Amino acid sequence: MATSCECKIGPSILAADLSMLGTECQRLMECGADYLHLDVMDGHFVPNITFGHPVVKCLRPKVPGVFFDMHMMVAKPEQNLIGVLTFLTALQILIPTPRFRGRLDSPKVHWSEGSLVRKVWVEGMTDAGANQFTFHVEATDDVIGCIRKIKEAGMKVGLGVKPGTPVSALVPYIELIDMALVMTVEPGFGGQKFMSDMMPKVQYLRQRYQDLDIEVDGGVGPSNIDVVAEAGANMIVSGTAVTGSDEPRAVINRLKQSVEEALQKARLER
Ligand SMILES: O=C(CO)[C@H](O)[C@H](O)COP(=O)(O)O
Repeated sequence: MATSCECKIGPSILAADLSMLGTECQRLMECGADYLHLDVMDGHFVPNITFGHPVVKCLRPKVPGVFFDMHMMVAKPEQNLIGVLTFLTALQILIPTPRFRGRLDSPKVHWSEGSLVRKVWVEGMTDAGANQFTFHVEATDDVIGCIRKIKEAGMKVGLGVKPGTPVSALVPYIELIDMALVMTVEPGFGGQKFMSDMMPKVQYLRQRYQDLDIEVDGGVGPSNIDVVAEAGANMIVSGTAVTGSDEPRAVINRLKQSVEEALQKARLER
């Protein structure tokens, strides 16, 4: 399981007090987090809803410089309506009726440098200050188009698989992405039980892609971090175990220690 990757602990804010998201994120960073894993759910790809780019935009100045890994649990992450709106813009120029203007002035539509842009997932997140856009291979028929769009927007690309999806679904895209995400719960909710039978997916990836960032997400905490680390994951998402603890710093340290030891062992074996 040789690798030159670095250990990074990214608490999920899903189980935090979302009414105080800024303060919670600051607290997690002060406790030793390396990045923040922000769970975006749309009620379609998963049966739950959290928040979108307007919240991320407000959060950005509260934790400047912190790496935001946006876990986009959304259907059609590549979706935007710019093409449709360009057409509407042309029509609006031709037919500037008050009714038409009313539609174009709806809060869902933003005027930008004279052209209409409806900010949907990728554009919205990059504008909000996100650093990485992690989406699911199951969520789109156009994985490559989505990867291209994320890169053009200036963000890193993460690509994930749900528990029921074979890890081979990631293989055609590995050279195009920055991080592979292996879910160890069914996405949608925090506080679920860790699925240890997902570890062969992590081992498979690490054996073949030594320098790939591999993130594991779902039910991870001190009780199972050793198997996650030994399998070869170097980016660890942990929600309930960190935010629900009276000692979040100690939990983060414990996760870090396990992953760093496994990485060190792997480097010596290299
Ligand atoms: O993506 C997620 C759920 O879909 C969360 O990031 C994940 O579940 C982390 O929370 P916990 O550690 O409590 O399981």
